[in-house]
Amino acid sequence: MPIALPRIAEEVGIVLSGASTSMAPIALRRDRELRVLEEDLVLLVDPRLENYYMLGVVRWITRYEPFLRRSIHNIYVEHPDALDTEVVMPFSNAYVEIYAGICDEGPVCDGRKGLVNNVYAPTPGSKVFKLIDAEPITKYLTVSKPISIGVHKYSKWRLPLDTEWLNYHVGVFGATGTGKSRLILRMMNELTRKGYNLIVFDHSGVDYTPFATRLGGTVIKASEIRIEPQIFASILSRLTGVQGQQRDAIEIAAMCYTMNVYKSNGGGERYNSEECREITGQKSKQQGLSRFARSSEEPGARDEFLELLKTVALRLNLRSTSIIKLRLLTRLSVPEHVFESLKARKIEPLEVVNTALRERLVVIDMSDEQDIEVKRGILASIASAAWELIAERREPIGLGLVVDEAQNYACEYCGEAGRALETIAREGRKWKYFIIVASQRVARDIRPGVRSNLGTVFFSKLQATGDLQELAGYLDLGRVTEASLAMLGRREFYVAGLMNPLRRPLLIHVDSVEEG
Ligand SMILES: Nc1ncnc2c1ncn2[C@@H]1O[C@H](COP(=O)(O)OP(=O)(O)OP(=O)(O)O)[C@@H](O)[C@H]1O
Repeated sequence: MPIALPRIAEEVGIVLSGASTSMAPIALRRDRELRVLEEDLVLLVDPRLENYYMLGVVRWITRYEPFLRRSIHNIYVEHPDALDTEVVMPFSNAYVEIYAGICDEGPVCDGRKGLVNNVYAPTPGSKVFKLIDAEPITKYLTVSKPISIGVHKYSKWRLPLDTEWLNYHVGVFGATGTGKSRLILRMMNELTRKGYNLIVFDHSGVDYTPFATRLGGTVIKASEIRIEPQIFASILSRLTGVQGQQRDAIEIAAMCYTMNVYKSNGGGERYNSEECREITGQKSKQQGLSRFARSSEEPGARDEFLELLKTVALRLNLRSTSIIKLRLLTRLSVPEHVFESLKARKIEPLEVVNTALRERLVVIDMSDEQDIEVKRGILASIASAAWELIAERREPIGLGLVVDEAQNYACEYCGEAGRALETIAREGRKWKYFIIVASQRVARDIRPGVRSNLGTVFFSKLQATGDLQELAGYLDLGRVTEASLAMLGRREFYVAGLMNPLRRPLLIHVDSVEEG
């Protein structure tokens, strides 16, 4: 049955000469030209293609006038009041970027129905209809487990997003205040309702934690989560910046120290290590290491570590002056609380993952964690615990890590966290293990291994020039330009990539997500 055009659209113009399968120049009707805006959704109806429509988006509206030409000076420039408005004959042309063909059981589609790649260039003279209510288009789409987070800005079409493609990861980019966090909150709500499990890393504790209860989520304080010993070791070597044997000493001491602290505060056998006993000696086992379990009121966790470091460094035959330097460096570059806080960490990363799988949503409040390296360590520990679970189960887990302020975690120099996110971005899809990252900038904030693996991107006004070109390197951004972005307001995002069934950027207005 043909689309009931008069009910859902209004005729606004015709296709001009020079149209191709992807782009059609159009002329707008004088009486409707002000009603047509860039980003409007339109249907092109070619009389030669029965029950076939071309769906597209209006771009580059240009106003013309035959007399007031750009290259010719005229007297009205000096005397604009003398210009008789009756004499002026403005008209408007535009382009329609054709996104898809809509088959409605017509002969050109062999009776099939649905959205197809458009292979026809519209015949000049074809009518152009602006969609006022694009909802009927939905029935031509094939979308599995659809979610929706907003409507097309002008036609109010509730664009269904295909969650099957979530496993190819999502990026949300926009300058500060554009509404990235609210967009993600809206998506979180939809995804958890569709059965996906999410762990959200709330960098500042204000963007997601206040909404967690409403979304049926559990909040866990980052300061209670254990950092994997090997990740803690990497944190210390990054903080001290040492290399070679000195780095070995720091890392061995850090791993053994962490394991002993965890063993004494309920971690159990998992943190028993023959190797640590060997390198630190029997004496340390009996006297030294047991001291690391002292209650958190007692000061001196760093001193305990420094003592252990000395023992390890001696075993590695470091010179006494090198050992002094190493200890001094550690004292000066690693704050006391980094060691002290280990004692309060009683929640295993695996427990966090299991809670998310059981309860759908866990928000990790990172605000009480002072050190960025430690925050990164927590993310990396949780990311690796999920891999452990995958290795054990050998089946998809349907888990997403949501990382806002991703410049702190997914950047080139973000250490273990950056590497962990990149591994998920590269290899997570077959295990339904995905990431949703948000940041103000693309190229500077997100390492290439992560950003080039984002299957779907929401983007608004961008902070850095060049980021649009960067995105265009991985995604089909059609003819969206920096000028298109400049017109966007708060809550307005283009959605491009795999989750968008049109696979071409469409401008959506994100649903309202209010506090309280
Ligand atoms: N979908 C929405 N519903 C209701 N209010 C919104 C929505 N999106 C944005 N806002 C308003 O805009 C403000 C900024 O939104 P948000 O914090 O999501 O922006 P952001 O892009 O994450 O900013 P930043 O990068 O600074 O964290 C919100 O405090 C809220 O008032």
